Formats: sequence, structure tokens, C-alpha cells
Amino acid sequence: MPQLAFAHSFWESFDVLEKPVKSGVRKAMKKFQALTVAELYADKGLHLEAVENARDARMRTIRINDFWRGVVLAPDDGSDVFLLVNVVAHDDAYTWAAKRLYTTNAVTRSLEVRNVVAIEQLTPALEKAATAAPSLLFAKYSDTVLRELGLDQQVLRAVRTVIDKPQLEAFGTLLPEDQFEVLQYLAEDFSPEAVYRDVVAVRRPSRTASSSEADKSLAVAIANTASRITLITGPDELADALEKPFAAWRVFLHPSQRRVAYRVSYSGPTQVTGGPGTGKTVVALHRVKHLLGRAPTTRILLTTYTNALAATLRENLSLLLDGDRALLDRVDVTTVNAYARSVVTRVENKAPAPLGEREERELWQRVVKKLGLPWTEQFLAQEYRNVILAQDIRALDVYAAAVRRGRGSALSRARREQVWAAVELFTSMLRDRGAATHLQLCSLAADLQAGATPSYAHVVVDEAQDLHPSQWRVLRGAVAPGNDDLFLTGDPHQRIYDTKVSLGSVGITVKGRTSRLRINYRSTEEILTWSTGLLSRVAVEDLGGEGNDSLAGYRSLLHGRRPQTEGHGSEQAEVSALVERVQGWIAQGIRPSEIGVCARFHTLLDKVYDRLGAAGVPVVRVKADPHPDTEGVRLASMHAMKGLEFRCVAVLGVTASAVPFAREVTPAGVDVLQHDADMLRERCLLFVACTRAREALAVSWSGAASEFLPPQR
Ligand SMILES: Nc1ncnc2c1ncn2[C@@H]1O[C@H](COP(=O)(O)OP(=O)(O)OP(=O)(O)O)[C@@H](O)[C@H]1O
Repeated sequence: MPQLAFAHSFWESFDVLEKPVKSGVRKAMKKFQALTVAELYADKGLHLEAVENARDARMRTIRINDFWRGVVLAPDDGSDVFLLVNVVAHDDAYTWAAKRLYTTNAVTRSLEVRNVVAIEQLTPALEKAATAAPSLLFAKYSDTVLRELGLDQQVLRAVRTVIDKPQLEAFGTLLPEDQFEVLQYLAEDFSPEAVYRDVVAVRRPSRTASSSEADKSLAVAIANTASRITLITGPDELADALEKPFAAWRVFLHPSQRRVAYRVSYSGPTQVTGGPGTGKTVVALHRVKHLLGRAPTTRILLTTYTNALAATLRENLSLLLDGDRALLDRVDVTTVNAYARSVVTRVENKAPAPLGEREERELWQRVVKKLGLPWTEQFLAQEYRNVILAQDIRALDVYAAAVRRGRGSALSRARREQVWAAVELFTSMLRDRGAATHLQLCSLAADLQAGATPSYAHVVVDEAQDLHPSQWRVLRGAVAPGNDDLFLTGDPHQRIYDTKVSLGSVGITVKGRTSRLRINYRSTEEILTWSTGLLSRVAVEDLGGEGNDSLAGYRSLLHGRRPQTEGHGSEQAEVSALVERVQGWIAQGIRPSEIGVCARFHTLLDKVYDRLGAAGVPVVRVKADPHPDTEGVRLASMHAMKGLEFRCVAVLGVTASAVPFAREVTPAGVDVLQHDADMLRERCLLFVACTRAREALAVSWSGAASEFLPPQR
């Protein structure tokens, strides 16, 4: 009986197939486990046939259904492993297969694939362009050095034309995998010796396997390619492999990601930034894996912003650690607020009830009224949060002398006394209710932790950009200062809550230990360019509060349609168009759960919910924490889109009166700095919503469009 193996390139195409196509693949695969080679070739339903004009004579296609073909590499050397490499729409399958050539890497002995036709076509033109280039990316490495790392003649010639990293990444999908990876590491300035040790030698079959080294069969090359090919030995294994979600990041990190995640040790807090979709969360997960491996009993706190994101982190960590309970039990995955609450409960046996946003606003309104103050509730709430809690001010005298960073309105001593009285009234009203805001709870937890032995050896923080100083204080107290204490990942361009923080002031100094990720693995370049355009004319403060951050060099390797923007005469018309769009996506084969629809307000989402439901489209709200397998278009507020991703995203209601939301923006006349900060936050919120899209983004409004959108022609 022949054996069956799957290339990872296959999983990437399989993951996005519709259910009936997937079941067609399963059916075809079962034949490979049930029939002999001769029977496979004779099978009428399978249509195992050669590809005309193929550059690799071993290329075959199989029939999945009328529309889809599987591409298979068939052994021609007497060995018996068939490699399923891709599932492609019928017409494209033959062209795709004809251009590919599989070869065995001279050094690693792994099977690699290249788009041989594209490389041949591109190289002469690139060689011409390279003669005029001021410098070439790999000029400092001799042919001998590159050959010793596994580069063959064709790749060597192509590589001599590469000018910079973006060009290398663009070339990447054409090049054989092991050779491309070597080049990526060299481009990140790893020495050839380090690349040989860490990338090449680890793949090389061991000397003791000399019999297989001499054996040049396809089966041996496949066995040598464990990092990219899954060999299936039984029916259970087949079912298991076809059920499990595949994520390339579990296997391959880009060198710039690996360098950060697997650095042996950092001498203190470390910060990783990068635009949306650059793999910050992935890097945080790999860092946890690395830290777990460094000592057998240490405990790690892994935090993020919302419960939903914490649940996803937990799931992905389990996948990364292969479900190893002993390791998983050493990691607490939670939100900072939940962690703070657990500290308070542990020490005091109970914790105040958390106060919701709306209740907090109402309470401030009552304070304003009761004391007859000249400010809005928003002004007071921000003063309390951004000045008093942020600086951990506990006494009027300290407040009276405080520098009110980020606030643009002067407050005299008499005015500050009034604010202080308001804060005292607010906190006493809360105490009477047995309640506290989340930030007060964090502040309390930080106090309670002081002097106690920290619970964790390491704290890893994802979505770090929105944490408030009180939250940083509680995290600072969760781990003793020292090597590998804190590992932070975040993107200042995705700051959607009102926080300004100087990390230094809360005892977290990342100087000399910062890195940036630049390649986006989520969205197409078209979506990225459009979305970053939303922030093109604004300055964004960096994570630590010490300067500005930039998205320079931020790019994607994927391409697709440009985002669609559309204005409507009424909200009703906008929702109708949305229903049609969603139906269109589903008709194209997108599963409802791969579609995200978001808006600034829940009122609009309620209408969408009803209309999609009435049209027979399954729909669920993200805030109901649906299981990933639950069918249904995901509906979420823009805030709740943080950290999520979907193949298709519709951002609705990007209307002048809603984005920015006037109630959330301090009038410039009241406080100009706060006004600017509020406007930036609203703009970033739209940016976050749009950058959740992998393949398709649609942005719509009714009436006048939001001022954040590019002018409509
Ligand atoms: N090296 C990689 N290879 C393949 N896919 C990757 C890689 N790194 C990340 N990804 C994928 O890219 C997507 C974005 O990754 P991730 O969520 O970690 O980015 P992020 O920087 O945390 O994004 P955001 O800031 O927008 O929340 C995910 O689908 C992830 O699986």
C-alpha cells in the first residue's frame, strides 16, 4: 500500500476550503490508504494523471470534485510515498503544478519546492536592474559560503540580484524553502556560522543515518523534511491531521520573530512593537514556551486585554505546547484586571464589585451636580484617571503641585481643591456601594502586593499599548525586577483607550531592549496601505512615553482586492447593502464565522443582527464569547475587534456623526491637548477595526462620511 504525506503548503489551502470540498479531499485521501499504486492509477473517480509540460515529471493531479483538483507529487523511483502539495481550482491547478520543481537540498537533504518558471523569467531583468543598484543585500557573502549553506546554482544567481529585504521577501514565495530561510537569517545579520548551526545543521540528517543519506529516493527526502511535511501512517492519524487547525507560526517563525522570542535571556524588561498582524501575539506565545523550557518549576503570568483574547491565547498556547498539561499548568493566562482582582481576593478574602463604564459616568454626573462643579463628568473622570490615578496621587498637596501631563487646561490651586473634593466624594460613594473601578482595584492590588514575595518568575504582556499606569504597577509587583522579568508586546497605533504612560515612572525600563516587527502576516498589502493611510498625518506616542512611534517599513507579502468604500443615503440602505455583501461573501465560499462585522455603536449592530437573521444568515455576537466552531457571522463593536481577525471584515456606520463620537471627544475649547488625544484615539479605533481583515475589507457610511476617511471622489 502506498503512504501519504502532506506538505504544509497544502494545509494553508485546505484551511480555507468549504466543507464539501474538504470532505472530497478526505474521500480522495482515504483511497491512498486503501488502494495499491496500480489501483490508484486505475481508479476512475480519482483521475490520478500526469500534468502536461510539467517541469517536474512527478507532478500529478487528482480530482476532488468538478471544480477542485489536488496536486500530488508521485514517486518515480520505486519508493511509495505520495505527497499532497496543494488543492487548487480546476483551471489553475495545471498551470500551478506545471511551474513547480521539487528538489533535494544539497546540505539539509530536505525536499524543497520552487517556482522554477518564475525564477527563470525574473532573474535576467533583475540582474539588469541590480547593476545600477547602489548595494546588494548579499554582496558580502561569497558563493562558497552560500553554497555551504545549501544554495544551489539557480538560487545563487537569483540572489545576486536582491537589493533589500522587501525584495527578498517578495521573492520568497518562489524560492526553495530551506534556501529562502537561510537567506532570511543572513538578511537579519545572523552570521553564516550561526545560520549553519541554528538553521542548517539542525535539519541535516544525522551521520548515523548513513544508509538513508545514500538513498536519494523521494521517500527519504520526504522523511528528511519533518518541519514542512507530515507523513501519515494510519487512518486515525489522517482523520486527526485533517481536523486540527493548521497555523504556520507553530512551525516557522520569521527570523526577526525568532530572534526576539528565543533569545536566551534579557537583562530586564523587554518590549516588542510592530503594526497590526506582525505576529506580536505569536511572539509572546513563543516567548512563554522558551521561558517554560528554561527552568522546570517557574510560573509565568501571561496577560492580555480582554477575556475573549485571554481565551484565544490559552487555546493557542495549548496548541504550541502540544497540550502538555505539566507546562500549561505553570502559566496563568488572564487579563490584568482579573489578575488584580485575584490578588485582592487572596489577601482580603473579598474584593469590591467592579463598576461598569456607564455606572461610572452616572456617578461622576451625580458628583458634578451635588457639588455644583463647572466641569462635565467626562472632564472629571479623565482628570481622575489620567492625572490622579496615573500618578498614584494620594493627597491634595501632592495633587496641587502635580504636573498634569497630557492635560491642556490650567487648574489653579482653588480649582484643584474642588477637583479633589469631587474625587473624595466619588470614592466615598463607591465605598458605600462596596464597589470600585477596575483601575482602583489595580491600585489596591499593587499596594497589597508591595513587600510580598512575587508570585511569578516572568510576566508576558500582550496588547500592552492600552494599559494604564495602575495596571502596570500591579504587573510590576507580580515579578521581582531582574533578568527576563517582563516581556511586553504592543502597538501604539492601536491605542484605543485613554492612556498615557511613562513606563520608566512605573519602574519598567526597556531601554536597549526594544525590537520591532515589520512584516504583516494577516492582511493584504492593499488593506494595509489603505488602513495605514488613516493614520498618515498623525503623530503617535511610543509605548513607553518617550518619543513617537512609526510604521516605517511596515509591509505585507499578500495581495488582493483594494478595500471597498461606499456611502449610502440612509442607515437602512447601508444595512441592506451589508446584508447583500455578506451573502455575496458566503456565496464565494467564505464561512459565516470567517466574516466580522463591526460598528461604533451597538444600536447599529442590533439592526444588523436582526436583518442578517431575517435573511437567514447565521449571526452571533462576539461579546457572547462564541466557541470558534460556532457557525455565524461575528458582530462586534469596534472596541471588541481588538486582537481579532477575519477573512472578510465590514466596518459599518463610519459616518461623520459617529466616528469620531462627539460625546467621547473633549471640546478643544475645554482642553486642547485632551481634545487631540481623544481624536487620535477615535482615529486609532477605526484603524484597529480595519486592520482585522485578512482578505477583504468593506467600509461604509450613511449621509456624510467620517472625517477620518480619505476624501471621496
Ligand atoms: N511567522 C508566521 N508565519 C505565518 N503566519 C504568521 C506568522 N506570524 C504571525 N502569523 C499570523 O499572522 C496573524 C497575525 O498574528 P498576530 O495576531 O500574532 O499579530 P499581532 O501583531 O499580535 O496583531 P494585532 O496587533 O493586530 O493584534 C495571525 O493569523 C498569525 O497566525
